[in-house]
Amino acid sequence: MLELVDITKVYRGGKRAVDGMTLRLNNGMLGLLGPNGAGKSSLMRIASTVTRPTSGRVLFDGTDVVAKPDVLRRALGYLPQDFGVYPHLTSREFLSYLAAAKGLSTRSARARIDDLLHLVNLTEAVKRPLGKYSGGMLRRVGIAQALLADPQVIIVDEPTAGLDPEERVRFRNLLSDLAADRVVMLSTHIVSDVESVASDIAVVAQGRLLRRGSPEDLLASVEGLVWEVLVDPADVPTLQQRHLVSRMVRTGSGVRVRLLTPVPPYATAQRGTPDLEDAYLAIINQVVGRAPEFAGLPRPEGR
Ligand SMILES: Nc1ncnc2c1ncn2[C@@H]1O[C@H](COP(=O)(O)OP(=O)(O)OP(=O)(O)O)[C@@H](O)[C@H]1O
Repeated sequence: MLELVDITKVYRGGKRAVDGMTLRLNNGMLGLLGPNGAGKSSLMRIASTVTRPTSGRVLFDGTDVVAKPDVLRRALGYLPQDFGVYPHLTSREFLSYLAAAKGLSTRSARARIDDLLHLVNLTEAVKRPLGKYSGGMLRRVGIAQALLADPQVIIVDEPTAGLDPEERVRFRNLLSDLAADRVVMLSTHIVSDVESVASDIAVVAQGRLLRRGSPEDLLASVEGLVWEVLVDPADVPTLQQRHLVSRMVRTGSGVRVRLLTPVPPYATAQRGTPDLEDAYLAIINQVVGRAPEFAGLPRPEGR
């Protein structure tokens, strides 16, 4: 089990990127969902022992890995957001180099690299230098390197950035398979990245954990709050000022606006069926209250 206990990270200059977050992870996938600047990368760097927290504890199977990072590093596959490669190496050369750095024997590394290149669908591109790979292909190399040592804990930071929709789906399915018997932590600001694969979602904003639960739990939190109204385009700015607008579609007869509000603004408003995007927006904008376990924490600024 990986435990992040009351983690705070204050950078030099005073930026409080993570503010007292506690997350306990067992096998399965946790989707860490939050807007840019929420502190996801900071938390993942701390969970990966790349950065030390200002305060708080990181425990892996009970061992304090801030004090003894190697205990986790041996079991960890980490894909950072800003993963870099050597452009002149081929994917096989690059992975061989990383395998050697991780202390894998040449023979076992060779077989493992072949399997991984197949798994991430790069077998046909192995002879090309990485400098000629697309963004999506490089992301897949990043995944392969994270899996080199058959890790028990996989931490991937915004892994679908730069992937096309088909690659996104393939990648989500791959992580979902891996999560069957491993701890997988995936960060993203894209709801659909976690919607279909994470049974456990932590919504974070401004360094704080706002809510954690299954997709069903998050959906239940906005039950009764989603309304749709058809309005004149001229009324849209007022609606946006008064309510949280989840989305808008221009139609021939006006603008269909989806709102997150306890009280519908017009008698003609119709109830909408909540989706996870609604729940996410309502939670980060605090239209819905925090779950009881998070009550008492200060509200994010701005609303
Ligand atoms: N090394 C650093 N020094 C100072 N401030 C930092 C540093 N790294 C991150 N920050 C700041 O901490 C806050 C949280 O950043 P972080 O990258 O952890 O968030 P994030 O949720 O991963 O967002 P993004 O997806 O944009 O990376 C931001 O305001 C960011 O500018």
